[in-house]
Amino acid sequence: MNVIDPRTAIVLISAMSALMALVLWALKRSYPPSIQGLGQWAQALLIIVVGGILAASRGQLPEILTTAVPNFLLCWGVYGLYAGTQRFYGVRPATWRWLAVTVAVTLGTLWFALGDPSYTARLRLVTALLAVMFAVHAWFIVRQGMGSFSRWLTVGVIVYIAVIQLVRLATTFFLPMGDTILSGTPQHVLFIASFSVSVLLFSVGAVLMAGDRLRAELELLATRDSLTNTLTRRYMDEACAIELERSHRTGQPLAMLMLDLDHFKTINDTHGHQAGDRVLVEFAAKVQRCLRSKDLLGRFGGEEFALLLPNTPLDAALQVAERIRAACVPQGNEVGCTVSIGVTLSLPQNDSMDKLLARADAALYEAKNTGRNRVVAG
Ligand SMILES: Nc1nc2c(ncn2[C@@H]2O[C@H](COP(=O)(O)OP(=O)(O)OP(=O)(O)O)[C@@H](O)[C@H]2O)c(=O)[nH]1
Repeated sequence: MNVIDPRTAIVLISAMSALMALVLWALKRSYPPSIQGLGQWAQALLIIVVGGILAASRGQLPEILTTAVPNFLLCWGVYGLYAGTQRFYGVRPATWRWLAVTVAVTLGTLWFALGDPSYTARLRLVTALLAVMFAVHAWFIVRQGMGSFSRWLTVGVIVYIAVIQLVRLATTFFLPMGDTILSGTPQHVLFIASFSVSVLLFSVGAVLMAGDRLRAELELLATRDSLTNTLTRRYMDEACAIELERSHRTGQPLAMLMLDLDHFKTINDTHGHQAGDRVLVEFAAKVQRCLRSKDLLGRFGGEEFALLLPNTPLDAALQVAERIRAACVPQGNEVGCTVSIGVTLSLPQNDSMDKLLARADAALYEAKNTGRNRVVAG
C-alpha cells in the first residue's frame, strides 16, 4: 500500500519550494546588496517547482514536457542552488560549463525517452548528475570554512541528498524501477520525501547563513571605521574600560597614545579630499605595521587616532610612539603629513578612561604647541 501518492507529494514539495523561494526573495529585498546569492537561490527553487509540476503532469501533457523538460529543470535548479551559494561567497559561477553538462544529460534523457525508451537509463543519468552537483556544492562550502551552525546544517543537508542520489542510483541495478517516478515504488517515495525535507532544510540553512552574514556586517559597521578600518570610538571606549580594569587587577601598565596628523587640512586644501582620505588610510596602515596584535588602534575624529597598548611600560610606549612618528615622515614627493603623539600611562589606582584621555590629550596638545612631529609624555 502506498502511504504517499507520488503525484500529491510532488505537488506538495513544489508548493513548499515556492514558499521558500518567496521567503528568500523577501530577504533579498530587505537585506543590503552586499549579501549576494539570495535571488539565485529563490530563482533556483522556482525552477525546481516548475520541473516538479511538469513531472507530476505525466499523462496530461506531451511526453517531452513531462520527461526531458522536467529533468532539465530539476538539474538546472539544483545547479542554481550551487550558483547561489557561489555568489553568496563572492565567487563567479562557471554557468556555461554546467549548462553544457546539463544540456548533454538532458539530450541523453531525451534519447532514452523518444529514441530508445528506458526509464532506468534516464534515471541513472539524472541521479548521477544530481549526485555530482550536490557533492561539488557541499565541498565548495566546506572549502569556504565551516564554523557556524548554518554552514553545518547546509552542508549536512546537501551531503544527505547527495547520498540519497547515490542510493537511488545503486537501486537501479537491483530493484524494479517502474516506468515513471509516479510509479510509487519505495525508492521513489524515499527520494520524493528526502528531496522535500532537503529543500526545506537547505532553504532554512541559506536563510541562516544570510542572517549570519548580516550580523557580521553589522558588527563590522559598529566596530570598524569604514575608511581606515581602525576601531570605532565606541569600541575603543569599551576596550579601554576592560583594559583599565585588567591593569588595576593585575598591576600591569596600560599605555594610551593620542595621535593627530599635522596640518592635515592643507592636504585636503592642496590635493583634494580624496587625497586626504588616502593619506588617512595609509597613515592607519603604517601605524598598524608598528603594532602587536593585541594593541588597539581607533579613530576618534577626522585625523585624530587613539592607541591602547596593554601591558606596556612608559619607556616601551615611548619607543612605539617614536617608531610610529618616524614611519610617518613623508619621503621624497610622497603626499602625507607628520604626526604628533601624546603618551600617558594608567595609574595603579583610581584611574578612569576620562582621566587617561585627558592626560594623553594634554601631552598631544604640548606636542602640537612645541613644533609638531614629536612625541610628548604626560
Ligand atoms: N579627507 C578627509 N578629511 C577629513 C576627514 N575628517 C576630517 N577631515 C578634515 O581634517 C581637517 C582637520 O583640520 P584641523 O583640525 O585644522 O587640523 P590640522 O590641519 O591637522 O592641523 P593641526 O592638527 O593643528 O596640525 C579638516 O579640514 C577636516 O575637514 C576625512 O575623513 N577625510
